[in-house]
Amino acid sequence: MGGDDRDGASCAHSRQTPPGGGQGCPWPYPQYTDTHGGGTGTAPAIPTAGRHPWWGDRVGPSLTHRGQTPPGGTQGCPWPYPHSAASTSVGAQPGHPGPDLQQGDLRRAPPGSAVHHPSSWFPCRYFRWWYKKTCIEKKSAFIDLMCAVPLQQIYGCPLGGIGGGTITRGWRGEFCRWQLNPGKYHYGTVIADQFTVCLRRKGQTVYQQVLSVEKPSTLQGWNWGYCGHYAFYHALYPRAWTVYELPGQNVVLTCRQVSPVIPHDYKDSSLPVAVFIWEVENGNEEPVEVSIMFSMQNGMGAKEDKSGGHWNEPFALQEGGERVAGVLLHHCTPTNPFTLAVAAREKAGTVVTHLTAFDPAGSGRDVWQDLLQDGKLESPTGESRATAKGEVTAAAVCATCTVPARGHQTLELALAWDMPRVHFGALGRRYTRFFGSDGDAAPALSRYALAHYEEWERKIDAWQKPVLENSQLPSWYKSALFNELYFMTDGGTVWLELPHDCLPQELQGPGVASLSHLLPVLREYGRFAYLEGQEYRMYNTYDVHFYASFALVMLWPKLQISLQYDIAVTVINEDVEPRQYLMSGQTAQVKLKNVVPHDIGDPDDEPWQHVNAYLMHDTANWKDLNLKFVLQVYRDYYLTHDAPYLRDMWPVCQAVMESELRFDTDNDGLIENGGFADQTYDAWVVNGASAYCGGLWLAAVRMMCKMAEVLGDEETQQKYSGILQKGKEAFERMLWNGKYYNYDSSGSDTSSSIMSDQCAGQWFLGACGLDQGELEVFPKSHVISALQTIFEKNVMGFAGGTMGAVNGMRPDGVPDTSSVQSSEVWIGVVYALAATMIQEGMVQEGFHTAEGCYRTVWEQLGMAFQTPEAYCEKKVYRSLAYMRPLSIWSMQLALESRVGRAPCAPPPSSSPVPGGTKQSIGDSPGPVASAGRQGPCPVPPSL
Ligand SMILES: C[C@H](CCC(=O)O)[C@H]1CC[C@H]2[C@@H]3[C@H](O)C[C@@H]4C[C@H](O[C@@H]5O[C@H](CO)[C@@H](O)[C@H](O)[C@H]5O)CC[C@]4(C)[C@H]3CC[C@]12C
Repeated sequence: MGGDDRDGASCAHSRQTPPGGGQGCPWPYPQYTDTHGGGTGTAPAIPTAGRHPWWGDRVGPSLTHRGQTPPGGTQGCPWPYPHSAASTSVGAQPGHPGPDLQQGDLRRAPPGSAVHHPSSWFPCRYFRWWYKKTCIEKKSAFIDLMCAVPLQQIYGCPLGGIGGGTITRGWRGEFCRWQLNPGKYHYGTVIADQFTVCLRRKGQTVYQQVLSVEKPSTLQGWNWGYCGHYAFYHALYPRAWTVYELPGQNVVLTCRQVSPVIPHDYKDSSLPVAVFIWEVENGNEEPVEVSIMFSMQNGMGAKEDKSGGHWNEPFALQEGGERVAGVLLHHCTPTNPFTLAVAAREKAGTVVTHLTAFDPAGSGRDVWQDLLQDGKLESPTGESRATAKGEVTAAAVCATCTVPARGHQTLELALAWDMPRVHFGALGRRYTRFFGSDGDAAPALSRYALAHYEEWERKIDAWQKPVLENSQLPSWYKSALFNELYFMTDGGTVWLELPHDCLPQELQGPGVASLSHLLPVLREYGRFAYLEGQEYRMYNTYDVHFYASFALVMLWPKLQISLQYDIAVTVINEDVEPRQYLMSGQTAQVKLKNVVPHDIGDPDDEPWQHVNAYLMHDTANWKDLNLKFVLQVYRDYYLTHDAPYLRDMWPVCQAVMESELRFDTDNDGLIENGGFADQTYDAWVVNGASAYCGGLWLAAVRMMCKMAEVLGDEETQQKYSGILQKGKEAFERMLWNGKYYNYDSSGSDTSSSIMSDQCAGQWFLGACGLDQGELEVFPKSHVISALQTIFEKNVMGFAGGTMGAVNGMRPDGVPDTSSVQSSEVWIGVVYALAATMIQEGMVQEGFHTAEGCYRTVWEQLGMAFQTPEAYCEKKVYRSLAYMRPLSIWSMQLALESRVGRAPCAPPPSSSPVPGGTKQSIGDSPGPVASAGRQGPCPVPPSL
């Protein structure tokens, strides 16, 4: 496998080659159906070069289409042009009718779902619950099956750091997905949020254009309808580039959008800011004066924008030799008020002007004329009046400079938002630790961002470069690896600061004293939560986080440790409130002691206080959650070497394993599933011993032995060694069929299905170096044979081998349709499977498997920056913008470990050393340096 693209339509391109190579529609949105951002009410108008009505250019020469010449693709182009960005022409046209996709798959009755099946009452129970929640309590449902988020194939890189809220821009530049209120999304393009360019020569305005292809019904005095074929978008999270040629002007603009998302950085990564660096290249023999105007509505386009009382004011801030100026937009809602700051850096040769307020619902003529007149804005002093009810307001900031003949200049603008407190808990956001929580931080945030973005970019470069420059890695993988990270910020993410005076009992609840480092960790690194998915509004859904956690532990390990402490607290606590579960109809308490919860709560409620927002099943009886805690504890320790963490987690691991032992009903050392969907595949019934949960169990037991050994707890080590021996034998006897592990041992019609996730336990063992020699839990030959079978059947035998691995396949090569989920492909599971293949030396197969998912989601379905949980072979997908695909980082870990493994000594043995001393807990348990983490990226062998 080489680093080249498989086809011309993929994402890699040289500086000189435009993405898509100029033929038809550039990658990656060739098949979209609805390209409109929503909120403006008009159909998308995507101009093509040939028929684009150039009504906008009042003063410039007529349009000459220069085809697909690389925008700004000149030598010496000052901005980094990523080789593996997700890229597209802003004017991309549908190549053919887009996929007629539908959300969910709920119309199909699962075979065998007889009237007597308890879950056949699910729709009634769900509807009753939904009605009460939404119509009586007037709240929103944590999963709204009545009202799915409509698919819009418009998204690009989100703005903002981790946990301070995000604003997603579309690939055509629109500001269109808003998550300022933590965990709650508002989808809608705000039409006033634009960049506008004004060019002046010899004191005359020669060109003024909104850099948007829209033609909205508001702000009609503005010059809309920029021809999208002159712009190219590239995204390589946390940065994105748009290159605009200005037709007839011989001027090229590149807007580089940078958000502070920096591995191992726990300060700047928390900032709710983004910087827009405008590189201007003047190809003319005479100087040109260039202005970039950044206009922004006060609000996010939601109904609150009209609630009245919002106001704007100009500001300037000078500090440390840096001066920034702009406008603050105070959004004064009763809950979660915030201030937006639109700002620009003032430096020698750059003039910053502003307009404090204008009506974004009007024609906008005044603003337009103001800029047109002299390329600057009027800059009135004083604050605006507060808006009346029903009124909206907006502001604009303009940066102007002169670019010499054949020269280059840079204009730097920023957007910051300051919502220090959130609607749950009494906690402030993480960034308030550095910028205060009085709600007046927006100027300082803007200044800081404009003063530090160069340093951020250096760090982002240093982190990404080893992967990007590894010629053995395919381009799609580079794009997938970094771009899937969008979910780290845009997963409804919240990162909170603990009050200084927080007492242990406030966090731990009654009777907990064992977590000695809980407070220090949470005080130092804060509290982190992200949603299961933008449509599945539960924080830190733990069975899914198991997959995604690789990204967190590799890039922000302290956040993973903090999250684990929060889970540990909930394990020890209980919530005795009874409630009815929607699938079974049975009533049980919300949270049992000594079990891992499904999630940490709903952002619309009191997360951390009220856990288990999920009320589909009583997850106290799920088989995977407890095991996933133990597996993550050791994996985290192996990767971070955090000994106090291991010590603190050890009693919690013991408690959850004790709980889990009740599921070994026949005392054969192996747990049994309960005949309902009692694990992450929550609509796929499993009965008796199973490959998935049984495999996770054995891996967790193995890790218990290892941890006991490291901690010198001989009694526990012996106990779990005994269980492991018995359990291994039972697992092989009950599930191994000579080629792979059967789905379950129930003997049902689908017991012999081939589950793509059957090696999940091995995946974690391999990631922690516990899969070798005498440490081996699953016989190597069996693991290889199972992976080969999955590759042959679930990958190559499904959709021609081009869509990843179907969750369940019958041995005769037909997908298992016994449940809705068995016939789905889960992208996050596929990346995990690919990582397992890589760990086992099946590198080609692993990359082929993962590539199918990437290309399906990012290229075929146009679901960039909203990777769903699942899709089916034809036309159906489920749960947009989902947590699990972050598991792609386990592929990276697998690659790094493969390289590390050969030359490196195996992790230090923890067997008693001569003289009787055990390995110290502080000893190095695993590899430290890695590209995903800190060191240089090693070249994976034999790709
Ligand atoms: C009740 C239906 C029929 C079941 C039967 O007769 O056996 C259920 C069939 C399909 C179900 C829905 C579907 O599976 C998607 C949703 C899953 C969601 O749970 C989260 O999703 C993850 C899996 O994708 C899981 O790992 C995570 O832990 C969960 O939080 C719950 C709602 C679903 C809409 C689900 C609802 C029941 C079915 C309609």
